[in-house]
Amino acid sequence: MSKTIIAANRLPVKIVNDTGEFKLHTSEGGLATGLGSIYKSKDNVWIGWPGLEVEGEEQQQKITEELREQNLLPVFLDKDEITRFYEGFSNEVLWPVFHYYASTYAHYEQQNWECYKEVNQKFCDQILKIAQPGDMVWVHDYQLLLLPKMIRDAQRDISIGFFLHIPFPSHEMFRLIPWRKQLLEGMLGADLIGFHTFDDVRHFLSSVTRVLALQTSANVITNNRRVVVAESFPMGIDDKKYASLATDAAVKKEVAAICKTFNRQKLILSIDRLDYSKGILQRLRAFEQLLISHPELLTHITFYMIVVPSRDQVAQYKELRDQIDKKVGNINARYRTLEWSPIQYFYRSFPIETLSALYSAADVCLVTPMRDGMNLVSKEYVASRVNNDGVLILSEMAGASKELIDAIIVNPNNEYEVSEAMFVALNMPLAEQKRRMTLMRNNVGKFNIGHWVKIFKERLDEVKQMQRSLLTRHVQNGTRQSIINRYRKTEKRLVFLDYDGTLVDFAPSAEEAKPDKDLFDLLEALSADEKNDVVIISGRKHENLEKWFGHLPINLVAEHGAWLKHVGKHWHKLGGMSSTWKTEISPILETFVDRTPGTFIEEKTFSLAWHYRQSQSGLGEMRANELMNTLKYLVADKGLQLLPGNKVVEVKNMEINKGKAALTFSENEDYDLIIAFGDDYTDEDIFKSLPDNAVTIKVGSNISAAKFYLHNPAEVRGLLHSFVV
Ligand SMILES: O=P(O)(O)OC[C@H]1O[C@H](O[C@H]2O[C@H](CO)[C@@H](O)[C@H](O)[C@H]2O)[C@H](O)[C@@H](O)[C@@H]1O
Ligand SMILES: O=c1ccn([C@@H]2O[C@H](COP(=O)(O)OP(=O)(O)O)[C@@H](O)[C@H]2O)c(=O)[nH]1
Ligand SMILES: [Mg+2]
Repeated sequence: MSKTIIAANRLPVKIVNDTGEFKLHTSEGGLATGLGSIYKSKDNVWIGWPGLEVEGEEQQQKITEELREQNLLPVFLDKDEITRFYEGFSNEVLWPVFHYYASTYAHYEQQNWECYKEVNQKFCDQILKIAQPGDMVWVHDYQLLLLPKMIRDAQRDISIGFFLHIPFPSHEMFRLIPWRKQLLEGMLGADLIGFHTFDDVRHFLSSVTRVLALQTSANVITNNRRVVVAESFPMGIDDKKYASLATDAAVKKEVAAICKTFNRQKLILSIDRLDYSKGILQRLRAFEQLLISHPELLTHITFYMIVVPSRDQVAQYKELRDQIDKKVGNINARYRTLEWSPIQYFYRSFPIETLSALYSAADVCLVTPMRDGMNLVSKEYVASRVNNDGVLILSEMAGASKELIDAIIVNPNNEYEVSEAMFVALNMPLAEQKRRMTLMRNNVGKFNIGHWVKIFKERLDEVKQMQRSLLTRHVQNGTRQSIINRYRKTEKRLVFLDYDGTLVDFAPSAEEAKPDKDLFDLLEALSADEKNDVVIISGRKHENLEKWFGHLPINLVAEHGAWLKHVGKHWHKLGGMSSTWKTEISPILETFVDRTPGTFIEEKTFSLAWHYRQSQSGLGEMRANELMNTLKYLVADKGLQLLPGNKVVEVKNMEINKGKAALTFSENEDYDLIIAFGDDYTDEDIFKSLPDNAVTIKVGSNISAAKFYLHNPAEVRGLLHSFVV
């Protein structure tokens, strides 16, 4: 029976030291609720730090036993680990860099990095004690970025999912970290890597291609021959819990008390952990601006601000707390009256019932982080508004702003804009409030925490299936031997060989990717066997193929089928092809060359190819898409087609493709074995044109119509060599 292991820095319970005695408190956190249905059932386990230092083996043993009953397994951290792993590296490198505060708050210390590795290893050791083949491990968040690879290296058949709860920054930020490579490699140990937003996915993919120079195709990364998928899964909340709390009798009583205290004043609410990423000071300034711009609001509104203590051992957090205290004091001192204070400020946490009462009582919820992975408070406010009224002001830097598009979206750096948003919110007509809130409630209801867990797990299963199918289709051991046996038993064979990416690796320029002695020997041996008809079928120019292979008894197909040369005969080109269109298409391609350094046009008899292998990473792909969009309609009118290849976009006549060319060989004779190798999009036409019993082999890991896979040209040559020994 397979099980699920959840690994997160913290356990879903808090241990508190009650004058020497340790007590367990259940956590109300969103993650704990969402994953509750998983870790509490069967043999499943949640592994994490219990949240405080527990000294002495006896005491640790006692706590471990108590936690075991709740399917929890603790990883104990000592003082030094708390300082270096948790505070020093997680919260003084990863947190600031990932929230775009690298230059202000990041401290890169080698010793802290060493400790980060050690603690990730500690988590790994605990997991390996209990993980069995077939199990799933779901790793959470930035404290455990190295863990997926550590588990992977143990080489057990385990599905590994990873989810990052904070933003993934732009490559320009991420690359500042001295240990950036190891961090990415750590994450890539997972099979599925989840983020809150599509922007996070984009940033991650861009770091993967730039820092590690790995190949990606859309959101699929090929890492050490294993495919890894990166995708966005916006995390939701337990919306029903907040809706039902809002109608709970005790909560309603609290709401009534709050309303009575504040009389007929309008209430603006904000709730955050103490953190510089939350924009608390900027928000206070925006609130002050509101009082300056709209003095008529004095005594008619209250800003109810809850700040929950957090990371108070980290110096920057202590400093921030002092600054907030001071700013609140200043504003209150300046504007208060005998009966009224503009800000009610609380530096502590509250039970969920009180939070719910505040969500219900607040006319406006003000969520203005400078950066936030998601921000659950905004969703909790929406879920609590069972009457569909109330206004949410939401920072565009919060992940939630990608979903809650009917909030008043603000740039938190623009304090004037935020203050005006408050004014608009306080005066918003009820009908408009309801229109917006209904739409947001639909979203929060559909994409709730249960949905999040479900789709992440489903997607991880799909990725595993995809990997298995690639693995079982990879030509090795049994498959390899049966292909070789079939080859040996057959008398009349047709062998199609694509050239670039199949027989030779890609090189910066077409001239450099030339055949070597090993390849010539191989082709000579293959074509010397009279049972074989060998065809090199390429997108290259015929002059090029002639120069390299003209002397061999091999059939040659150039320009994807526009030119053919049968053994012992001359080259001939397909009839009825026009190339007059080139005069119109060429200037368009030229503009792309002018705008994109490192790109060039290759002219062939019946086609034009725009190459971008040597352009800046990412820019070439972007321009290629742009080029295809530009030419889309034009080529259709002219009977042309667009062929996206490996770092190349080619424009050619519609009638030409490698599949048609392949048919002219395969149809003519009665072959008892047809075998074809190809790596590119253009080779798919060959695979599709061949009869069912043909052996078709794709080089690489992209989706293909071929039956089998090989990783690279070296493996292709290896198989061909074993045919001719
Ligand atoms: O059909 P193929 O034999 O695979 O040829 C496809 C194209 O190959 C050449 O371009 C590619 O290989 C170059 C050398 O490694 C590389 O620099 C370029 O980026 C690749 O796209 C050739 O220049 C094209 O004409 C062929 O269509
Ligand atoms: O006194 C409090 C105030 C807030 N919260 C919860 O803390 C979470 C904060 O999550 P969010 O995503 O908004 O910010 P984060 O702290 O994860 O950066 C929310 O679920 C709040 O309900 C809490 O448990 N007690
Ligand atoms: Mg190729």
